[in-house]
Amino acid sequence: MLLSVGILTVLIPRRVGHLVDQLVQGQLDQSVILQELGILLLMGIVIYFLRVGWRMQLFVASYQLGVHLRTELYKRLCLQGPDFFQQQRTGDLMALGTNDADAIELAAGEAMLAGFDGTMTLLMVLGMMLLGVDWRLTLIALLPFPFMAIAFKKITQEVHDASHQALTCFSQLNDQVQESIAGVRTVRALGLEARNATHFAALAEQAADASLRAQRWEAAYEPAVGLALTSAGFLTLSLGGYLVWHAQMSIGSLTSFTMYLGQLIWPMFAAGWVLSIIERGRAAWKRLGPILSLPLTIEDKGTITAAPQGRVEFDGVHFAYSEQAKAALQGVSLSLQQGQTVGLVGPTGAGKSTLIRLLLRQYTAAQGSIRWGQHQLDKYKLDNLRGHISWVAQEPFLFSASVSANIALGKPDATQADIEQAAQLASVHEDILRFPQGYDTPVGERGVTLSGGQRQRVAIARALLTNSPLLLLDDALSAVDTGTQTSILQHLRGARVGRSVLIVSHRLSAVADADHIVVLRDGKIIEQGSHAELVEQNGWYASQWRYQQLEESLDEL
Ligand SMILES: Nc1ncnc2c1ncn2[C@@H]1O[C@H](COP(=O)(O)OP(=O)(O)OP(=O)(O)O)[C@@H](O)[C@H]1O
Repeated sequence: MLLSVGILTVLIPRRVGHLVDQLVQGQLDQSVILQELGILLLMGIVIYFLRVGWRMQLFVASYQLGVHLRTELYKRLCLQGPDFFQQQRTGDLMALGTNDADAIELAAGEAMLAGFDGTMTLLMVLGMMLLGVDWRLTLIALLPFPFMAIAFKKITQEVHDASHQALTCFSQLNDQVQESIAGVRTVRALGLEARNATHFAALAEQAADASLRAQRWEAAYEPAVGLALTSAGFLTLSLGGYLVWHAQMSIGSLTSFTMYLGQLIWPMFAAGWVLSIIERGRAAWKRLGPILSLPLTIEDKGTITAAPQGRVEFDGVHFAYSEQAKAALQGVSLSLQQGQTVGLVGPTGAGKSTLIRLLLRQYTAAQGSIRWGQHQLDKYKLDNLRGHISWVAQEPFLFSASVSANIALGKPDATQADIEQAAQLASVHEDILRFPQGYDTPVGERGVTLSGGQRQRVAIARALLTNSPLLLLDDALSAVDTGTQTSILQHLRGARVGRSVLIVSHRLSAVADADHIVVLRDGKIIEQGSHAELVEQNGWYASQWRYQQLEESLDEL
């Protein structure tokens, strides 16, 4: 289609030139003129339809590219581990999927379209001018264009830099909005609205300045093209007039030539526009490309798809979050027999959550091994491993859906009876029945309409519903009162058939009934044994136990 458009476009001036020459020589009668005009009109109509058809094809492809890029980015983000998200900002990642992907899509659609069209027209028109009309006139007419090319080079570089800056500023703006909205309660509580608004205004100003700078440079394309074309027109008419005057060229040829020069207007203007869109696209790709090719923080090289079962064993595990950071775990060895409940306690920052993160393979231990049954953790396929662990985080995340949907997240085919049974085990059933729409009540974004304790219990119900062989509770009962905690733990004991449970808790009463208790401090195990043994040892556990018992009895007064 592109080729046909190009050929038809350059044929028109040539036909018109012949027509003019025959007219000047008085060789045409009215019927031939009408026939020629009909042919020209037909050529124009064919060009129109070919252009439309070609546009449609290219736009479909560019939209497909946009979908592909967004999907790839989304998939990549889903596979990356916490390390990745610690280094990236949410607003920035969101901007990549919206603004940057749009810029690339535009470069692949509009810019490709106009770029191919313009280049093809330019080459064909130049070929016709050189070979079909007059090479001397062509060379003279082309004299201003090298200057235009030099101007284009400078403008293009500036547009690229300004576009990159504009995209980065937009990302920062996005990030500020995202963070302010997520933390709106804190912002309000601390009376930071005015300060945040000023900061936002400054960022918005910066983004506008960068966009404006890109626009200003883009605007410079037009005068450069205009100047080159006007100069070319002046040179053509001067030399062409001279040649016609000296009978070295026909009026028809000069007419064709000036029509060809007119046909250069579109490719020249398109060049400026295309270059600016391509530079925006390139700047966006420079930001998005590296994120798509960044290696996954956790490689999924495991092949075992059979359900993991048996004892979970940590052996001499060392781990630090970074080379500079102090080790969060130092030579930790512990084992969790199948069906056993192990309590993990210790002061804040001792490494309890880190141990759970290693078990979930969010991070990999630097030294030592972690096995589940016969195999090291990394031998299991990642989704198989995680699919067999139920984890309730310190701060559970609820999605903006109904209570039912949140509980059934890990088991979408669960029946209402299953959901309610899990909610009863998590001691949240009664609370849910009091909600305006019961189990169908929407919980709001991140579960904002629920209390901290209700959120935790919904998350526990979600974990219990999947019936995984390993349950990890990472301080998951911290926001419920001691009475509710006791009843949840009792339900857990009743419902536990062959399921291993690891309970991390600051409240020692949550682990007092565990089969084994491990005390971590500064990444090392300092005490372990049953509750009675630890109380007997009179170490950290015993003193904490006495302190918490005293606190509870004071609370009851
Ligand atoms: N993502 C992280 N990046 C860097 N350091 C971290 C990260 N998460 C935790 N740490 C550090 O690792 C150490 C152990 O943290 P961890 O969260 O495992 O402690 P914890 O025993 O679970 O504490 P808490 O009882 O307060 O939840 C701490 O010194 C903490 O500052």
